[in-house]
Amino acid sequence: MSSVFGKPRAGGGQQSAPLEVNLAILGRRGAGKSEDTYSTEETVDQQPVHLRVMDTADLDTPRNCERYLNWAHAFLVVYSVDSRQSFEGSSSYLELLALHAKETQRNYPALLLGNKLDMAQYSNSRNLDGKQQA
Ligand SMILES: Nc1nc2c(ncn2[C@@H]2O[C@H](COP(=O)(O)OP(=O)(O)OP(=O)(O)O)[C@@H](O)[C@H]2O)c(=O)[nH]1
Repeated sequence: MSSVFGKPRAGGGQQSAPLEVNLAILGRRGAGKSEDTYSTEETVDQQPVHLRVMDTADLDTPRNCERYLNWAHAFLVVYSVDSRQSFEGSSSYLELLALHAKETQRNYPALLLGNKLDMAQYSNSRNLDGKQQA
């Protein structure tokens, strides 16, 4: 038995069928989580991987989390670099993932990603709705 992202998969040695990897994208609304591709075939370390992506639709805080916590093998927490509100909102997702790891006794890969790099010059100055902060 070998494993990918901490969850066991059947078989070992040469793999012909792709690994199945589920990735949940978390973060406050407006961070830029949505992507056009939700399922893709990739090759990682000469191993075919079938990657499924779930774009979660929480508003400002984690909600109804069980559906993605139980589904995902890995997590991407996204914030928008031009919004302090968005960055600070990431902490509730990171805390949720830390709690999940503690409860399940597993360490799932989790990455904090700053999006909208093209907006970095406006850092700290906007709310997620695009309005200037006081
Ligand atoms: N400038 C800039 N805008 C971006 C970028 N990525 C996404 N956006 C814009 O940010 C806005 C929000 O993007 P979404 O992908 O809808 O954000 P979301 O986090 O999925 O938000 P919800 O769907 O409300 O959960 C949209 O207008 C996007 O076009 C980026 O890299 N740069």
